[in-house]
Amino acid sequence: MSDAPVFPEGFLWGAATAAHQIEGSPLADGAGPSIWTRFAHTPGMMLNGDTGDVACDHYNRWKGDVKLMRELGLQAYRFSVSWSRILPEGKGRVNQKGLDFYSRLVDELLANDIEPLLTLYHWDLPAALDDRGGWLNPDIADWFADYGRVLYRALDGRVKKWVTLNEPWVVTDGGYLHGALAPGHRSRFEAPIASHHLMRAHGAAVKAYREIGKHEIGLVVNIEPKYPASDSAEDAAAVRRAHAYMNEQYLHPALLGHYPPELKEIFGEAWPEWPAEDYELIKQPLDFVGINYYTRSVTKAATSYPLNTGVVKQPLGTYTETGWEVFPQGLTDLLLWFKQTYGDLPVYITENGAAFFDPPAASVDENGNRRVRDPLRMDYLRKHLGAIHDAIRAGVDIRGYMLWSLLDNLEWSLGYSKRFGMVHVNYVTQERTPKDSARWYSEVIRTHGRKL
Ligand SMILES: N#[N+]C[C@@H]1[C@@H](O)[C@H](O)[C@@H](O)[C@@H]2O[C@H]12
Repeated sequence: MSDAPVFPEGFLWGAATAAHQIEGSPLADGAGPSIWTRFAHTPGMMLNGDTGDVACDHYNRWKGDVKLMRELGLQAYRFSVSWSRILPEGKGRVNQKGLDFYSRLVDELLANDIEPLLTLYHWDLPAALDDRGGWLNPDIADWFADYGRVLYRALDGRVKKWVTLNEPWVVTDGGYLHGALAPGHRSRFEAPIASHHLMRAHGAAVKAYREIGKHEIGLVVNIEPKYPASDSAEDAAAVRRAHAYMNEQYLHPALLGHYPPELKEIFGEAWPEWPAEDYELIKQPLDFVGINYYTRSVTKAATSYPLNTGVVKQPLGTYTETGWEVFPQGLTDLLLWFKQTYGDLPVYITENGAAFFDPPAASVDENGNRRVRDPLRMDYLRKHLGAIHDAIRAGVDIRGYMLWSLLDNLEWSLGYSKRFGMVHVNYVTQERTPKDSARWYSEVIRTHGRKL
């Protein structure tokens, strides 16, 4: 019997992107600014002063990009909608041209047998709502649900897999606690409030979907296994704090209806007591959870704000351009933890990938086609698909894999310095060149994972 991996029938092979990272033209056709439009034009916030003003120019090149997805054999495409293209003021008036862009994109995907997975929120909050407090204003749950309703009514049926939020942990840790991401706040009092309001908004959007939609909706989280640096009690406690803060802070309320107790320990006086009805709103039944996996953390007790933990670099480890250790076993461990903790809810790997230095697309192959050799990325992807297969064999209900990312793109405040794409983008000419990893992934899809 072949020992080639066997992925479940119907396992969905795709790739992922996000609006602000690839579209460009942030203010075209009546769109309103987002917090990332503002953040990128605030001096000093973005590496090299990069902005999302052009990005991959996907707003104009979307048809060619769908053609490229078809050529690569993608079965699904996870993308996000820019809230302020749809509602330029964040609420109220609908910008039909913005809605038309996404409607055309969805139709083109379907015409090419590619299933759309739509993320409502991938970090680009309308600036007009930030002016009203943004994720610090409790009213945002209603604003977000109303935004979802506009899209549900316009696209549900053509879109059958919806995601409310992408990585709420990054939104709050980066945007409200440490300030490295938009809107650039640095407050241990704001972070828990933003977190909670994100989850209330998630619950309200799911509830709204159940009134309008007829298909599936879920939540996407970035989670990362924490391993103790030693067998000391201090490191074990540090792991407990880090795990609760990153891995349980959103999944617990969404799936279990309460926060892990460590959060009050971590935030102390800055941790509010929330009313019981909030937890009822947040804990709406989901059809799936999306897990974004990149790396692990070997964790120790340390003096840090606010976790008092530190990450121990592994001397024999392999690291990506973003300084993340390549550790595929962590994905298997994490998926087994998810099943053990939350049960048999279906899971999609909604992001997995790596930034490595890719040589410029200067070389050509024997047929004269431009070629980008990216062996490290291929090795990363192959090993992580193997780790997913191990989890599937151990009984985890994994329904699909969305490679991050389809295209090299704007890596938020790191600008264009990190390339995650399986397709190289020349940001001057906007030429797309499938890397070796894209060619390899096409074969993986064609053989349904048997040829890893
Ligand atoms: N960094 N990094 C790559 C990738 C980022 O580009 C995505 O927007 C996020 O959803 C998630 O953080 C992962």
